[in-house]
Amino acid sequence: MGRVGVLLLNLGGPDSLEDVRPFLFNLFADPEIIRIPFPWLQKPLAWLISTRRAKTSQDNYRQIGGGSPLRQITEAQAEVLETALQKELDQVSVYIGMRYWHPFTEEAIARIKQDGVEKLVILPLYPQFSISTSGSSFRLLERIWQQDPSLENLQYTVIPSWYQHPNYLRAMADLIAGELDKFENPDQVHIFFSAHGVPLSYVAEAGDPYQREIEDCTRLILNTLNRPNPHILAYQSRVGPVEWLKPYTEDALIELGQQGVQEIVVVPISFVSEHIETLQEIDIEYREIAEEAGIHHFGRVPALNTHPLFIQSLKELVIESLHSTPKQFAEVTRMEKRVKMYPQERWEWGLTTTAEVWNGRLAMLGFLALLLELISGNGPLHFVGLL
Ligand SMILES: C=CC1=C(C)c2cc3[nH]c(cc4nc(cc5[nH]c(cc1n2)c(C)c5CCC(=O)O)C(CCC(=O)O)=C4C)c(C)c3C=C
Ligand SMILES: [Fe+2]
Ligand SMILES: [Fe+2]
Repeated sequence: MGRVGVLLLNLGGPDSLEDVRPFLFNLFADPEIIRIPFPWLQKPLAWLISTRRAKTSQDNYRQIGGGSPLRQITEAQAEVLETALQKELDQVSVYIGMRYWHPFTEEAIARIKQDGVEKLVILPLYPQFSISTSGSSFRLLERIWQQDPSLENLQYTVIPSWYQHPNYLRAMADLIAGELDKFENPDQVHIFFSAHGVPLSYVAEAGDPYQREIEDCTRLILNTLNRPNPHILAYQSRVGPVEWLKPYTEDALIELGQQGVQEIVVVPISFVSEHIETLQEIDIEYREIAEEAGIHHFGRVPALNTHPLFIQSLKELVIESLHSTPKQFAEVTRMEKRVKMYPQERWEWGLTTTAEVWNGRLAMLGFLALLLELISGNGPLHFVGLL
C-alpha cells in the first residue's frame, strides 16, 4: 500500500504560562472561532481579546500545574496508535497537527512531506463535528493544499466525525460504569453529560451539526451503558456576550440541586483528553457550584486518554478509511456536513461598492472603538460583553 501517514488533529494548548497569550491570540484570530463580518478587524480584535483574557486564563492554567497537558496526552495517543497500526500495516507513522499551538498543523504537513508519505488519513480527535473544531482544521488544511502544488501527489482521506464507532462507545460506557460503581447505589446516581458549548448561531444559522451529533452521541453511549440511571445533557465553557447552546452546565447543576439531587457523575463528552476544561472548569469550578447547590457527591468520569478500547477504535477507523473511497475537505464540510464556513463563504461574492463604503466606515468606527478600549480599558467592546 505504500507509506501511510495518519494525521491526528487537535486544538493544542499552552505548554507554559508565557504561551497563554499567544495561544489565545491564535485561537481568536480564527474566523471559525469568532465570526466577525469584517476580516480586517479579526487580528486587532484577537490581539485585544487575548491581551484582556490572558490573566484570567493564566490563573486557570496555573491551577492545573502551569500549562495544558494536551500535547503530552496527544503524543501518548499517537505513540500507542502507531504501535497498534504497525501490526497491520508495513510502513505507517502517526503525526500530530494542532490548530492553535505546537506542534502546528503546518509543521506536521512539512514532516509528512519529508517522510515521503503516499497515503494520508486525516483523523480529528473530536468525536463530533463542529465548524469551530474539525471544520476549522479542515479549512486550514484545504488552504495548505491550495497553496502547495507538491501536495497534489499526496492522496488523502478525511474522517469527518466518528462518535458512532462501537469501540469508542464501549470505552465511554466502561469509564462511566467505573465511576458509577464507586457509589453505594450506582443506579440512582445522575449521569450529567457536559459537552463543550458553541454559539447558538453556529447551529441555527450556519448549519453546524454539532448539537445533533452531541445528542446522538449521548443517546448511543446510554444505550451501550444499558443502565437505568437518570441523565441530563448540558453545555459548558461559554465565552463572550452571545447566546450559546443551552442549558448551560452551571444552570443545570443549580436546577438539579434544587430538585434535591445529591449524587452526580459528570461525563465530559466532546473531547478525548484531559485538558483545562476537565481539570479546572469541571473539577474545580463546577464542583464548587454543585456543592453550593447541595450536590454533595460529585464524581467525574476521566477522559479517554489512551484507553485501550478507544485506541482500538482509532485504529479501526484508520484501517476502514484506507479501504473506502477517499473523502476530500470540500466534500466533507459542504456536502456531507452541509455547513457554512465563515467568513470566506459570505465574502466570496466579492466587494460591491456598497460593501466597500461600509467597510471604510466600519473601519473608522472599529479603530475608534479599539482606541477607546485601549485608553479607558472600558470601551464599547467591554460594554457589549466581548471582553
Ligand atoms: C469540541 C470541543 C470544543 C469546542 C466545540 C470548542 C469551541 C469553542 N471554544 C472557544 C473558546 C476557547 N476555547 C478554549 C480552550 C479549549 N477549547 C477546547 C475545545 C473546544 N472548543 C479545548 C479542549 C480547550 C483547552 C485546551 C487546553 O489548553 O487544554 C479557550 C482557552 C481557554 C480559556 O481561556 O478558557 C477559549 C477562549 C470558542 C469561542 C468556541 C466556539 C466558537
Ligand atoms: Fe474551546
Ligand atoms: Fe473555559
